[in-house]
Amino acid sequence: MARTPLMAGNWKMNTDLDEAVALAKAVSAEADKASGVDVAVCVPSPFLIPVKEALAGGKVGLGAQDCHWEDAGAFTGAISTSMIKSVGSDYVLAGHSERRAVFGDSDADVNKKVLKILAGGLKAILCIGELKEERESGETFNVCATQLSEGLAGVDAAMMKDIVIAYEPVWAIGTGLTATPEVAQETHAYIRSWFVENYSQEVADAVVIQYGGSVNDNNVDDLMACADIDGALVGGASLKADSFGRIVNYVKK
Ligand SMILES: O=C[C@H](O)COP(=O)(O)O
Repeated sequence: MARTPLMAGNWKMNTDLDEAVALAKAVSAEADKASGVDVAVCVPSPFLIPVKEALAGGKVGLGAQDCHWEDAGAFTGAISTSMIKSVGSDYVLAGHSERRAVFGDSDADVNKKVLKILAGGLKAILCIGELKEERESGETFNVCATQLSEGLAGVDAAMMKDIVIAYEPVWAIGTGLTATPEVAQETHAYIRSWFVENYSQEVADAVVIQYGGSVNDNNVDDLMACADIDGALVGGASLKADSFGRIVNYVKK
């Protein structure tokens, strides 16, 4: 089944207002040159509205980097899915490894966020991936299976159309240590097989599974040549319009 790849930039806690608007405009221009690929940027919360305005008329989707699972209330610093939706966003990241490691997001927390994102009419990009020591001890598939089963609890097959999976080996994030295409493909194939077992062949064939971890303009073509890699979640290289533009306009092999 043909899946449309998703190239998503995760700007993390970077850019100021002027930089965010300029980068969004540049990404939009790059995306206009691309075909057969979806593009999105997940931006710092204060810049959701100006970036939305900068993207107007183009085809780049807008995403937030996190959300709370409650609608409203005494949760200082948090933002709700209704807020995110109300400013015209399409996506929300859930379970990014930095949220898990720095802010203590558990799989149960991630699951509550995923369910809230879907209930709010948004698409969830569920991030999963193993630590270096977990890979070294042969736990990669088990870690991914646990993060999938717990993160997707209560998500039925019909809801899967609004889920994107981002496989990001934690040891490859921001380190320059990209997984080789072979290593990435092996885990992506495992993840797709997990969906066959736990959902259906139809769901497995349709689900977009991005790779993330030091994706750049030099390695994107080889990664995208892998059968089960359906795009990328890009950190550092998404902050440079020329690099992210090259990623969006990857060369199909
Ligand atoms: O969300 C993006 C990932 O954390 C990858 O970041 P990176 O491309 O800087 O390694």
